[in-house]
Amino acid sequence: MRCLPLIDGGEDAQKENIFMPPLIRKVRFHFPSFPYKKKGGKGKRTKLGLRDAHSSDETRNCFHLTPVFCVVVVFHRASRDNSCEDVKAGSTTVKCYGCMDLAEIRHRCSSLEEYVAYIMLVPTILALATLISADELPPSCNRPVYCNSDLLHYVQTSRIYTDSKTFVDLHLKNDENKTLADFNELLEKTNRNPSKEQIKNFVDEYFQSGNEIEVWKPTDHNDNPPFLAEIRDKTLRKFAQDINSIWPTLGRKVKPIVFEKPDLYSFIPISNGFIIPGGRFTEIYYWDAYWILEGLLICGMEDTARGMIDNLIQLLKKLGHIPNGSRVYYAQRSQPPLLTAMVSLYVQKTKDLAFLKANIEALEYELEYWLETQTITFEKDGKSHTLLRYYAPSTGPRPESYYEDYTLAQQFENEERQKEFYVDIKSAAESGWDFSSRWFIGPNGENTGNLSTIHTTKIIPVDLNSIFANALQNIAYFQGLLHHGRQAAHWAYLAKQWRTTIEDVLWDNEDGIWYDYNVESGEYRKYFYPSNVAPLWMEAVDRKLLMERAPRIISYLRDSQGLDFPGGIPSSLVKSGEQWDYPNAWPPLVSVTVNALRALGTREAKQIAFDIAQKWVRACLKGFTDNKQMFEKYDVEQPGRIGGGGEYTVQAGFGWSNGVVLEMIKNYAYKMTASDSNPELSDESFSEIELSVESVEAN
Ligand SMILES: OC[C@H]1O[C@H](O[C@H]2O[C@H](CO)[C@@H](O)[C@H](O)[C@H]2O)[C@H](O)[C@@H](O)[C@@H]1O
Repeated sequence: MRCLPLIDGGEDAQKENIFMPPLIRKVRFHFPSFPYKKKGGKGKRTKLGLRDAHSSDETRNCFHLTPVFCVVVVFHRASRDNSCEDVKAGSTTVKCYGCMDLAEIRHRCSSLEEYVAYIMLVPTILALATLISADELPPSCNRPVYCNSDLLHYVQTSRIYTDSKTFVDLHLKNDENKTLADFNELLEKTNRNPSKEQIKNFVDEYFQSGNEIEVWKPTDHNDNPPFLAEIRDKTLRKFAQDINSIWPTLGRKVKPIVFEKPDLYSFIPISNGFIIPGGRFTEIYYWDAYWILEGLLICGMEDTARGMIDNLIQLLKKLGHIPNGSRVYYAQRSQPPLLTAMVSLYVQKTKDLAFLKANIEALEYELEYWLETQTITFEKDGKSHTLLRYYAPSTGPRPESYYEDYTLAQQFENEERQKEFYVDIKSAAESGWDFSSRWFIGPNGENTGNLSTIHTTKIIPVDLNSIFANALQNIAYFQGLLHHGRQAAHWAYLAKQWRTTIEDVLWDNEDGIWYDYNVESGEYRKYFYPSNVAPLWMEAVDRKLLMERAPRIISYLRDSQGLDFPGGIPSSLVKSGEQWDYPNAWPPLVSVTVNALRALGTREAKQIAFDIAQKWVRACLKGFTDNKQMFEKYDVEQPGRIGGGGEYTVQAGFGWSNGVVLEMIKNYAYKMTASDSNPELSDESFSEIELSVESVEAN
């Protein structure tokens, strides 16, 4: 359920506004330094140790409102992962209309009686809410077997599986309550000390693997998509064709049994076929979907692309936000909010305005979610600013990496610090960069620590805010396309505000680049990360500024040493052993760098972009030739060598790797080659295309 943000005019205006149709009622966000000091609650100032910053929970406009609204908010938080299912009140089931605010509920209720019946639930909610101590965070999901139980703890710490994700991907053979009760019996019988073998026997008896998804061949897959004909270099044409042929091996569909008995599964059912990343990642992943979608659209798989977006929107409607992936244990965190960017890619390619019209409210809804839950307001240069950060508050270790998080947390002296660590770990997972020195803050602010110094929630990330600025701008544009002038103006205003704040807070005029910002120390994080150029990639910078800044940005990149490696662009220059650090190069980050430079648009920037792209495609081709597989990450030190580090073994497949290679081959179809001495270059039929494209680029 979504709280109603404050509208100018205070509480009375707020009440009147309840009955406005949702498309007319539009959130007008204020970014005040609201002096609300709530005792306890997630993100409270003392807990995070922030001096001048306060979290969106404190600034959240709902707290200006009547207690009823506050209760609604608390209820929303307490059941964030399951708030959209129908609510049972005694013997009556009251329809909950997919995490909506009161205005939307009123709008959808068929009668005033139905609305009143719904609202009558509030006292029950109030009672529930008071039971939830302000200091308590929700569990990772509301399914104890998967997120919060002795069973989970004992199984995961017994290490009966080497990969912690294996257990939480199993499905139950029996009802969850019976499973938990029977496990408690085992605990009692064994004096709470069951042997590894007893635990293994229990899991074998009560759980099963598989049976939730099946291989799905996308109906729009074409072995020979037209774009292949544009590729000048024969080896690259063959490479692109091979990659296109991987899509069907990564296609999956949820089996009907999961829809019938969702309580037995950790998989959250989605109705369309989808492309998985690959390997151990057999779900749909939020940010992976962006680069997968790019690849699908290049291969002409528009129906599959639309199905992927629709699946994400189904998850959004079910949970109130898009989870990290389609598993219950990912429910309390999201990933970089690229949904509107995906819709933009899809609509540009297909001109499918009907799809846009049908989903525009959902897109707005997602942005409101981020605004309501992830903003942080802080002072910089005597001015108050509000931006987004990654923030995934819930209790305990990540269920899919329970052993890893739990073991690390034991080093902390007290429970408070452990709780904080778990939130920072999950917030890093929300960023997609799990894990990286990007989130480490050592005693002197440095990024050279390890996971025990992770403080994700204190860092304002350049990429997140650029993605968000772009999303705001996209929605404004979409609303314009749909002739909703008022909404378009509203989102355009916010977009402008976001871009200005990115300028004020994240642009470092001294170094001529954007940096993440540490809100606690009030300092830039002056380290090389490909995310530093994300404002260019996401077109979150005014064109005029770009031209002015281009030479400095290029100098920064050249001097950074980030461009100096034969196998791609490293995630960082810090060798931390974590997978989003040196020497790993991740396809999405290489794509961000290339597209940032393309957007910068000078001849020099475009040349560097091409060089990086060609180097990358050649590296992936080498890896593919050697291993007959594509991998999630590679090693910058040696082209095509598979990446490593982190907490699980490198995975093959691989959704975004395929998407990024296709994007690059397609963008440079006329001039990229598989090697410097490529005889295919003499292919006469392409000389005309090359000349015309080059002259367009030069201008
Ligand atoms: O199981 C550990 C972590 O695995 C995922 O993260 C990695 O794979 C994802 C899928 O390709 C990708 O989106 C993410 O950027 C990778 O770091 C998962 O997303 C994490 O939440 C999880 O803890």
